[in-house]
Amino acid sequence: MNTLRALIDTGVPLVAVSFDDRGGERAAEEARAARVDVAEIRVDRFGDTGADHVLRQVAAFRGLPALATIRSRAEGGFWQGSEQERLDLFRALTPHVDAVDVELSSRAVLAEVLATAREHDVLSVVSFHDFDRTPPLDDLRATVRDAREAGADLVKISTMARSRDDLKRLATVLLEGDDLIVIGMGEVGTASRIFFPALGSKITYTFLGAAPTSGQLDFEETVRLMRRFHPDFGRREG
Ligand SMILES: O=C1C[C@@](O)(C(=O)O)C[C@@H](O)[C@@H]1O
Repeated sequence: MNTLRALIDTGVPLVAVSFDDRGGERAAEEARAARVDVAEIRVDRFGDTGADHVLRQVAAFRGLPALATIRSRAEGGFWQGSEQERLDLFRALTPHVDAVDVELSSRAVLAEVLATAREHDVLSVVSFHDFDRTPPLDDLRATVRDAREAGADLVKISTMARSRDDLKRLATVLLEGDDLIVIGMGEVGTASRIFFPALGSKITYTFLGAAPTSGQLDFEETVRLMRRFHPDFGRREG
């Protein structure tokens, strides 16, 4: 059984930490010592995206559930190669991770990435990001529907929250569905990183050391607040 799927099925929200390839074995060791729930491997942030190098980095995180992300530039990532190269990398990586994250907008590769994930019992996260704004509710609903129709195990919505109304729209989509990860980015969105898990959002993203993306709290503070506000999370930690 896929480790990450089993963890998600417990219903307790998980804390993910994102990594590039700068820390190598040392970062992986730190992640294991800190007992992070999920290591998000941001392959698009790697200095070297050759398959051998990428697989070595993934192997360093053995023992931790790994989520591989190769974020497109269209959705705020740093991937420089072609879509065919991205697909080839997803195919090489998928057998070695617990989950993959691919954008709904990556239509040229989406179906193949999801088929490869299914073939290897790997969880699929189909994501949508908007770094400028939070779209209207009906657009968010359509995104969730389209991602489900594409075959997502989990649908992730991460948008810039600039007002209470933005947060309310994000909370509304979250309450309407299951198997969602919903994040409000930016200063106004920070509260969502702790409180949306209470409404069912499956994973919250954080960082160890490296600079955060918009509005993230660091790992230690996230864990402290998760223990404070999510009794199950605290109990699971022993
Ligand atoms: O999409 C997400 C969410 C995120 O952008 C955040 O704001 O927490 C961090 C990314 O690493 C991850 O892939």
